[in-house]
Amino acid sequence: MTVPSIVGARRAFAAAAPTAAPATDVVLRAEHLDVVYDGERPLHAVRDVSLELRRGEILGIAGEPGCGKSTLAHAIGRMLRPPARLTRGRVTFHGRDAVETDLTALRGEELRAFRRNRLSMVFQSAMNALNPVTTVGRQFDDIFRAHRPRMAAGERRERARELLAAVGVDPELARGHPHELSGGTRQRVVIAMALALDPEVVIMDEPTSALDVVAQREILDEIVGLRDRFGVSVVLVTHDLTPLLELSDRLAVMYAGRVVEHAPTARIARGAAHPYTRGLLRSLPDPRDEPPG
Ligand SMILES: Nc1ncnc2c1ncn2[C@@H]1O[C@H](COP(=O)(O)OP(=O)(O)OP(=O)(O)O)[C@@H](O)[C@H]1O
Repeated sequence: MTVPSIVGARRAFAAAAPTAAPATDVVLRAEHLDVVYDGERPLHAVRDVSLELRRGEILGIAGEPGCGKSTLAHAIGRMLRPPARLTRGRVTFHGRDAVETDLTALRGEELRAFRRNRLSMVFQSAMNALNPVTTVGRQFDDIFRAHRPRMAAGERRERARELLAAVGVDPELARGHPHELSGGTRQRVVIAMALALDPEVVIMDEPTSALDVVAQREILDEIVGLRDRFGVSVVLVTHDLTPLLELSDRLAVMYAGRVVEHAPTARIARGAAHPYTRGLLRSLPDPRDEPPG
């Protein structure tokens, strides 16, 4: 299978999603989520959050460190681990096949199968997501052998090369081990792996925070292209509002566990409704300013 062209992917996506106009075609809906970290003094990290991710859009989640972005992303992807606990709310997935799934009700193998095939997550540390003792190519091969058992060896190799090329990595690097790659290239490999099984949604939690500023920007720009090519919907969590203002279609701004603003990014950029968002926007450097030094 070849990586579809942007136009091709959009057409395929339009054909595959006949049930609603794109503007209202919600793929993931979170309603009234509450997450508590259990402990001697329980911490209420996410408070009554409702959000929607529309098909083919990039939803940015922004806010200062500790406001609950990561906890929310994990709750949406059903990835919370103790002591974190979803105490209220529901996440519903509306598949391309028009089947609606209540993610909060999935358990065990059903949940694992869902996460393999429909929704994947990318975290900050690429090294944790990669096996250090296995070549990159072998890791792709393992994914396909485990989850696409009908793919022939040649097809698996070709698909891995296509995915690497799609994220801007020289396919020849598939022969190498993760430690031989730069941090930016490793994170690109992780993103390619997250796309390997054609998920409908990818949740990225600070996918570039461990990288230098140039690599961060390059990868964030790449994410827009990937959304277009793969027709995937993306939840992109970052503490840095600047790239989200350019890259995201809609923005959710969090403060102290709550989403205080959730609107199209262009509307927020024109004039935020919430004073906290206005403060965040004012604190951004003005690109017209002279660089320091
Ligand atoms: N394992 C944990 N146990 C207890 N409290 C936690 C745990 N992980 C996070 N928290 C707390 O939950 C709150 C939200 O944290 P979270 O990591 O979701 O915020 P964030 O906005 O993603 O921050 P950052 O940008 O620093 O990653 C914080 O007060 C944090 O201290």
